[in-house]
Amino acid sequence: MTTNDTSPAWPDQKPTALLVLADGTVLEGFGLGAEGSAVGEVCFNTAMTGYEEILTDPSYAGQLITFTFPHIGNVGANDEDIETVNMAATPGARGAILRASITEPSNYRASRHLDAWLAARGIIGLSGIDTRALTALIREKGMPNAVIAYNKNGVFDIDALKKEAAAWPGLVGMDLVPMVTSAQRYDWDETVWQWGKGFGHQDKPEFHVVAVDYGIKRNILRLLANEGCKVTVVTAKTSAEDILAMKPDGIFLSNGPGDPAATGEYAVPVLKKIIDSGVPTFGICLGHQMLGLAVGGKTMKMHQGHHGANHPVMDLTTGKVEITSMNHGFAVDKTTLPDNVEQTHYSLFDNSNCGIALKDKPVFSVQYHPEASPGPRDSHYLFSRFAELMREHKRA
Ligand SMILES: NC(=O)CC[C@H](N)C(=O)O
Repeated sequence: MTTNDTSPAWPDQKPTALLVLADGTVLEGFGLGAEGSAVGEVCFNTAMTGYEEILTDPSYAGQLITFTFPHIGNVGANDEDIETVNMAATPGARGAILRASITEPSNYRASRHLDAWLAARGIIGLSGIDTRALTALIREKGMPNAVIAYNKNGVFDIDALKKEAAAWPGLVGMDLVPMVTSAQRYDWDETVWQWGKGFGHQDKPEFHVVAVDYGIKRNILRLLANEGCKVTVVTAKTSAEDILAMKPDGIFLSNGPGDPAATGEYAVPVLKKIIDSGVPTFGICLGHQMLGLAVGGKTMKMHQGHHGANHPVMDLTTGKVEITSMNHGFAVDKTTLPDNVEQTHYSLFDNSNCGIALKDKPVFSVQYHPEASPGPRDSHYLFSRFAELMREHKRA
């Protein structure tokens, strides 16, 4: 295998890694990163940049990511683009499935080869896969459960791997938030990265926001800090009473992994009280889905999900289209939303729900990732909308 090889496994090269699908299909390639095996749901991500942010987004816990962009790893990895806050927890994705093997990193910010970076984070990589065929399969049949396995000597018990893939129960009904939420409360004041300056700090906060951590990303916290927030991040199972006792100007509900309906079992009763309190509240992705459940709506599993950085969304409040970053395999079923909730955003790819707002409370949420990281910045305005709601609420 040469470093710029873009072909799937050659017949004369022994595969050192496998992807074994629950239906028994075995895809062979070359191992990268950590040796071992991991089980999860295979999804495809179409973003052309930002593999490090994608791989460290805690919302991907329980998933193996196929990158449709063929050259992953070319710009190496660094310590600044990690999105996971809780480093002690199992990081986001469990596996990375690539077309080409990784070239030597070529970027001034690179501090590590992606191969070594994956190994250090315990993520199993597999290159040499026909990712177009795998993506076509996902589009046709939906996201399969699978085991990714890497052994330097190419020794595998394929029957055992097939059994493990088939036995994994899948993401439906799975609450993965306890795996990724922070172990304790902490404060955040770091602002976004700027060219030549790095990260900054919010020294004169206008608002105090309590963020419920279901698997939060760093760039969400940074954008909140940029809007004038001092953020207190609390663990996923914090009670409404404890949150409201902090007298926050606003409450933020984060993204996160797994099935919203499963997490909703403990989150929904908390969110109902938060909604009733009248404190301005903003939710992203899993936070959006749980808000949907808390107002009486339902969530459903999607066929292939939305994972990428080019998803067009209509903002019905302005009539503008924004290009968004997305990562979700579940969605709020808009037909189940009650009359006091309006749909504010929808996907121009498949009309699925992408945003809601309560008509009688300062509460809103979006299904996509306005913080990007990676992706376009079209949706940063939502953080300003949240700040404006808090400003109005404070004035009143
Ligand atoms: N990014 C997220 O918060 C993902 C939410 C949820 N786990 C889903 O897959 O739909």
